[in-house]
Amino acid sequence: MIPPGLLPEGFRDRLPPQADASARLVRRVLDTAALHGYERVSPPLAEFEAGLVGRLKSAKAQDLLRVVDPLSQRTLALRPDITAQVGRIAATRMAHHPRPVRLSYAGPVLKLKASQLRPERELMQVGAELIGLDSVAAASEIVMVAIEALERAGVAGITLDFTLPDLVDTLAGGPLPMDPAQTEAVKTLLDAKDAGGLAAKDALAFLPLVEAAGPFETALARLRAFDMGGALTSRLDALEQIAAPLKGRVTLTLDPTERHGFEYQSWFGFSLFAAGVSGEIGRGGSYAIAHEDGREEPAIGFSLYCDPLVDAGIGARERRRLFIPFGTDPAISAKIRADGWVTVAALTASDSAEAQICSHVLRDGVAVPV
Ligand SMILES: N[C@@H](Cc1c[nH]c[nH+]1)C(=O)O
Repeated sequence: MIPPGLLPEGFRDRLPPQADASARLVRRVLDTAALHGYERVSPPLAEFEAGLVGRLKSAKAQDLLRVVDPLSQRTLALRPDITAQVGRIAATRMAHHPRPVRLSYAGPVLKLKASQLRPERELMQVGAELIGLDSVAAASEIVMVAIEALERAGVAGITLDFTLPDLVDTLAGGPLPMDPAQTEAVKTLLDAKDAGGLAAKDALAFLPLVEAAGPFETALARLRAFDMGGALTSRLDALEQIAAPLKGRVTLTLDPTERHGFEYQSWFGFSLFAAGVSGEIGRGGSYAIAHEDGREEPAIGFSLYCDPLVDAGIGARERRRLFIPFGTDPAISAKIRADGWVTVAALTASDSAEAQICSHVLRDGVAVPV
């Protein structure tokens, strides 16, 4: 028998004050995106599996949590990522909308498996997508909105790690030709930063990519030196332009072969980290949305994950609660709430400020610290 109160592995309750902290973080991110013209969409928690897979070009069939819907007799999947749903909306109901379209979203997403770094399978995701463009200007805006949103949410010590998700494919299709099987093998070895493996696979030409990872300026210089045929020049120029306005504001790094978590992103990708917070707090990049007629539309966006931030104590607010003694005239507490106080009314004579975790008590019409 399952013990009462036990939740499935990877699921948890958020209690006060963390549930509020999470909501506050979501609100700040959405408000920041709104200031830049991003309007909210709210897709459902589950949809037809086929609709979730394959909307984003080159997205692999993800590990999805599935249920069979007794009504439609079809397999539904619980969304692992809202970006694909925003892509569906942009390609269908908002297909006629002039481009670029700016959309924001927030809600829980579910993963089939937890990662080693994050044991949770349900995460609060909040983000923004710009559909119709994946230019340097679009990338700069998306990166800026993500950073501004984190700053407004109270996140300090931000690190932005750039990556080039389709780097190996670009090189394999140009200066370092390889067949598809070897390309996949090299990607896996690069993911593991396995120099010995690269040597064994006769792919030592890719080793400089592993060594290039590090602080942005040095990494970029190393990549420019590596870029013999000029196959990467436009991408490296683009990274430099996107990074320029961020210097001094956030720590910039570049890991050209980082592909973990970048299943569908194309030429541009980035991960976000914050001082004192374990693991990634967000990710973003460029991608293509598949339309019904086979057309592919460029897009770019970011998603932030609130849970690691909440766990690190970000978004928490000082608990200021005013205890209203039993029998106080409700008009008095109404007035004091209008002044911005949180009031907690005693409903029995035996209730106390301590029991209600109040920071203040109302005495003779004034708030007195307990
Ligand atoms: N949704 C992606 C990040 C992303 C948003 N837009 C483009 N990429 C993720 O959570 O990994």
